[in-house]
Amino acid sequence: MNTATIWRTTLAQLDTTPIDELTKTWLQDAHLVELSAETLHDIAPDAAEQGLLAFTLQVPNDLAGEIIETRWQNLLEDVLKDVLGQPALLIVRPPTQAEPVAETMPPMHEREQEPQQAPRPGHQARSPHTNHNTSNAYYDTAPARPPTQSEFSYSSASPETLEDWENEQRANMLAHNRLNPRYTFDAFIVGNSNRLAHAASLAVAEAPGESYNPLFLYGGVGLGKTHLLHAIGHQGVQTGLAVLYVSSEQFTNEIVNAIRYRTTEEFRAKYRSVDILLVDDIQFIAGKESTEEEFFHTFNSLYEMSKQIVICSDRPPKAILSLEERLRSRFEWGLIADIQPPDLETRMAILRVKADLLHYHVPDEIIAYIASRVQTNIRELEGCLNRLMAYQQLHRVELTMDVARSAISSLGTDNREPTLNSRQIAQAVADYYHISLEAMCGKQRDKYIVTPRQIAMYLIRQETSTSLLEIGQLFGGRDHSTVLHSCEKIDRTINVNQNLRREILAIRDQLMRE
Ligand SMILES: Nc1ncnc2c1ncn2[C@@H]1O[C@H](COP(=O)(O)OP(=O)(O)OP(=O)(O)O)[C@@H](O)[C@H]1O
Repeated sequence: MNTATIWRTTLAQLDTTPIDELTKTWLQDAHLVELSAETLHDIAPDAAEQGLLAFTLQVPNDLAGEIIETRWQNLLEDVLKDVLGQPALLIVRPPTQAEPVAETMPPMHEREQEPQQAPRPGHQARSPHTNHNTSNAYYDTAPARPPTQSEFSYSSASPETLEDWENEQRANMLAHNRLNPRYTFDAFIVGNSNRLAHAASLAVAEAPGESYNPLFLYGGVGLGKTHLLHAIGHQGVQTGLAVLYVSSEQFTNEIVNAIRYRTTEEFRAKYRSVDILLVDDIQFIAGKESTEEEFFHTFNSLYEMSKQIVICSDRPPKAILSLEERLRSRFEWGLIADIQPPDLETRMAILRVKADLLHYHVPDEIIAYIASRVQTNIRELEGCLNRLMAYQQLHRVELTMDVARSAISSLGTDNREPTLNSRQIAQAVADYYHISLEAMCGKQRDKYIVTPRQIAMYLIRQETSTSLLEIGQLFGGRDHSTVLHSCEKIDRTINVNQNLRREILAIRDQLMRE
């Protein structure tokens, strides 16, 4: 493998690591250069015995060098080790440091007595395998080379100090908080079934950390828990607070990665710097020891700083079996509010709002008809409306009660046996786009495969109760955040792209006929 391939493979593996986006961009622009055997021997005389491979990583600017060296070097060496199958030593080299000139220098062990230049502030010398202290002094003596074009373009867009970078991380967290723009308080219909949960969420959004902490919301599938969580988040963002929305699956993955790549410091720093932490589906952390442990400490730190924590679950804390007692009792410290299935009136109000948002005129009697057929799950209620719209548009008929009846009865309702499964949907999408199911569920990243794959994920999410994790598994072991991203992307795109909307309607229609 040449160094370009090694680096490309390494970058591909970084997708699942906790490295922040800006650093990833720097790494995309970095170049890996293998160190000559002589140079390596000078730096680490026993390298050959250890089977150590060594590289310099030329990074685009000094701050990138500082951050990558102090925060991510261990992780990069670990990933390189995975890629190469043998231990790797990485020397991070910003533009102000030049190529190693070991051949012209005395061996390291002879130079150890020489006075070394003081390291730059924040430049902690470290080394899992050898003495990096020496390597820094080593480069600092060498002349600087002029920056390349990409370094020039980077320096204007990049933060200049570590503090700038940390502020940027916080700003990034605000910008990429994954809040669904449709899930606001304004779009949430209040009825008897969710009044307490709504009021508590509003109170928390208006005075985070002050009224109910933690706020624990629970209720059945598709009843609006996530919607309320996001609504709190939106309000926090509007007042300039750092909001982090995370599913417990995502939290678990992050902690697993942090342990694996020895980046628990970064993990903690991230979670402890938020003003509002929103955690969805907490029931999934039960029984996962390290995750529970880390969540316990995160919880305590935020709580002590009076930062707001909001947690959702499909059941109350007491019913989450195998949850550690100390967590359960903490979840009960604040307010626990349940959400019940909506009554007929609320279901009708929800349908009316959703139809208006779609600019779809639905007569009241049809709204009442759908609301009476779908009684528990609001996601299903929305699905029914969407499918009715698809049916009507595809058949090009006027929306009458008879049409609604035949559309809904051909779809079935809450009481039916589930007729569609993930595989059927995936197959229908693959057939529609004339690609193979294997390719769509595989690793290929060509656009003609990626878009159908995202559509399939979106439809499975809409039409079945398959979890993000399960959908990810169906599509080649992708993680839940990739699935979520895909669903959100399609959700956004169909609002602006008529063609895509039509294609999805056609696939739905095909599925209904099956
Ligand atoms: N009261 C409501 N008003 C308007 N829309 C609602 C309401 N409750 C739920 N919805 C809508 O129903 C859909 C499902 O809601 P949401 O995803 O919040 O449910 P959930 O309780 O988190 O479900 P799950 O347990 O499956 O994650 C969303 O599109 C949401 O906007």
